[in-house]
Amino acid sequence: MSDADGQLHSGVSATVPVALGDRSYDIIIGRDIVDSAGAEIARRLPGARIAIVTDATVADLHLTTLIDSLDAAGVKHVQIVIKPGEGSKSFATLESVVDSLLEARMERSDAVLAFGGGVVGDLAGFASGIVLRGIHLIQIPTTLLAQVDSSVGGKTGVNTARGKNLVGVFHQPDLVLADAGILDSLPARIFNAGYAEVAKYGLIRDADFFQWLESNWRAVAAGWPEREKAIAIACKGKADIVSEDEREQGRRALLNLGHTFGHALEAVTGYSDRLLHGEAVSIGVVLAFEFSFKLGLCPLEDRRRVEAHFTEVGLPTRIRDIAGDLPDAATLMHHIAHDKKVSQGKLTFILTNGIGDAFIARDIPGDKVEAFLEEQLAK
Ligand SMILES: NC(=O)c1ccc[n+]([C@@H]2O[C@H](COP(=O)([O-])OP(=O)(O)OC[C@H]3O[C@@H](n4cnc5c(N)ncnc54)[C@H](O)[C@@H]3O)[C@@H](O)[C@H]2O)c1
Ligand SMILES: O=C(O)C(=O)C[C@@H](O)[C@H](O)[C@H](O)COP(=O)(O)O
Ligand SMILES: [Zn+2]
Repeated sequence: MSDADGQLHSGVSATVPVALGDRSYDIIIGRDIVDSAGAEIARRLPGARIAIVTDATVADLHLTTLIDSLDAAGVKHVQIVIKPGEGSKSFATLESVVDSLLEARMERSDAVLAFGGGVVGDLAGFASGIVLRGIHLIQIPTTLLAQVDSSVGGKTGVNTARGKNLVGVFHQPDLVLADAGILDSLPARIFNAGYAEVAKYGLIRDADFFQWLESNWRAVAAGWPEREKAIAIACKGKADIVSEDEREQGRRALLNLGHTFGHALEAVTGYSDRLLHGEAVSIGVVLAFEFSFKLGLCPLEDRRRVEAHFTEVGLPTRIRDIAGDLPDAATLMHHIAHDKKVSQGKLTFILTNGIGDAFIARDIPGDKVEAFLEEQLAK
């Protein structure tokens, strides 16, 4: 990171700014970033106490490194450890985290440090946005998904029985530290789930990036320098969109490519290990390409390329890839009707004219979507 002269240490490979006026912040990407996080935090938030929120798996693997770094920099801290998994993105865990923050007597000048995947980031981010009506937030994402997506942009929240992320606040972090090396301890399934969100940026508006991923995904997975490059490109893609449309009044909805179908699939599989968010996105993206193809919008060749790439990487691409029974199309439609992009009762979908050319389609007829889902469920 930076020393007193503002010189970057060798572990940093890229700094991506998120331009949001007085709420602007940096995403610092590199290696061994957790080891020097304490000094960076002390420099940016002098005197702040830190409440680390993490899950039990990340705590076992990496918490000592973070704590050593905070101690070395003289940063005072407490820790709150939650149960791993999507089930923790709940009102019950939120209440317990908020209570722990109050018990620790956190002040407005203090910070929550979300140290984990997207579950920890969304939950701890929400808690930091509502405790004392908002305290500082630092994101140290430890999954690929969290490094390229959930730690950036300020969407926080929890799931409810009625739908995914239906309760939350926009609350931007002060700093994001993405340590590419920490991803080495991820099981392949979880790494891959995050990869779907990486590829999403190429599919939305950067065909060259998708093409680069088709040739370089193995190096990204192996942890070669291509990994930092992919993280930086994805973060830059998200930062640009968030800077333009922080609260999803328009263009930010593009980041929801694959999510309208994906969130419904997560709901009907009970927000569980049966289907990880990134896996739901992978299937949802392929469905969005298929649906766009059927509407005469997207060339067959592009639809095939997307499915072939996700399959090669090891991601599920079809509804039939989900283990166990699924409900009918009408039940999936019921969840789709709760999507946050529904406006005046009309469905909004992110469709595509091809790789790198996604667009927001308003007023998609529900019966067309339901017929499409019936066909997909029958396959
Ligand atoms: N806020 C946003 O903009 C946004 C964007 C995308 C996704 N999300 C949300 O993110 C969540 C999914 O995040 P996720 O895929 O990171 O899941 P996750 O947070 O559940 O992490 C997946 C698993 O990996 C483990 N883990 C984390 N880091 C590890 C490491 N370095 N080594 C070994 N194990 C590690 C965790 O303990 C957990 O069991 C979903 O709830 C999704 O809705 C939010
Ligand atoms: O940051 C965004 O905007 C996104 O849509 C990113 C998505 O990958 C992410 O899953 C997000 O949490 C979905 O948001 P939601 O508003 O559809 O719940
Ligand atoms: Zn997502």
